[in-house]
Amino acid sequence: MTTTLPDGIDLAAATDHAASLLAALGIPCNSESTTDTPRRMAKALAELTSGVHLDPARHLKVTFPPEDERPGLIAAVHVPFVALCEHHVLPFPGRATVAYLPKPGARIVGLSKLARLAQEYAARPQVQERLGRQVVEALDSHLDVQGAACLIRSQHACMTLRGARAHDAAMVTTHLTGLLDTDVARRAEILALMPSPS
Ligand SMILES: Nc1nc2c(ncn2[C@@H]2O[C@H](COP(=O)(O)OP(=O)(O)OP(=O)(O)O)[C@@H](O)[C@H]2O)c(=O)[nH]1
Ligand SMILES: [Zn+2]
Repeated sequence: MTTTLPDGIDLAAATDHAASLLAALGIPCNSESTTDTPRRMAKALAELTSGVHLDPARHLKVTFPPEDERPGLIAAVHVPFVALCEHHVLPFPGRATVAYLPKPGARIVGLSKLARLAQEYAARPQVQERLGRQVVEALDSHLDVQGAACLIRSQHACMTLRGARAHDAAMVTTHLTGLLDTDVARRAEILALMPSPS
């Protein structure tokens, strides 16, 4: 399957560097099935970091009038994402809850945009804390909200598959703003939506 890579990516140079990295690690790439491995590796990394070249908040530009004057909490729960840990360049796949509480009468966005927002911020070299913060900052600054939230549960390969080898350990982070942070009932409502272990 062909993948369109963003402008500004030099796949040929990335392929050469991937070949050098594998060679320096003593990993041969001279069999029929591995000769193309450096190019595949470069392409896969480019795909997993494609969000570097995008502005995820653009997904919040198309808005609709609400059905109800006070729609209450709107949330996309269990949104799957894959990010690359910026320390080790290893994946941390996970699930996110992306939510906002519109002001009365405020315009809202399509549900899929909440998923796209999180997935595109994830498609960068990341740390989980920054990912959650970027999502809530985008919601806060582009929508008319009383509060925003991003709850993330993720398993970091750098901690589960190597290093500490804490196999089933997960990282859980919460980013809450406005009433979702300060109002006791709203806070309980949103925290109940933390993604559960898959
Ligand atoms: N807070 C936070 N830490 C992360 C995240 N991703 C990776 N890390 C941690 O970043 C740290 C990097 O620490 P270093 O000591 O430089 O790396 P290291 O020698 O490979 O450490 P070990 O993983 O303990 O073997 C590790 O503790 C990782 O678990 C993240 O999203 N958030
Ligand atoms: Zn890491």
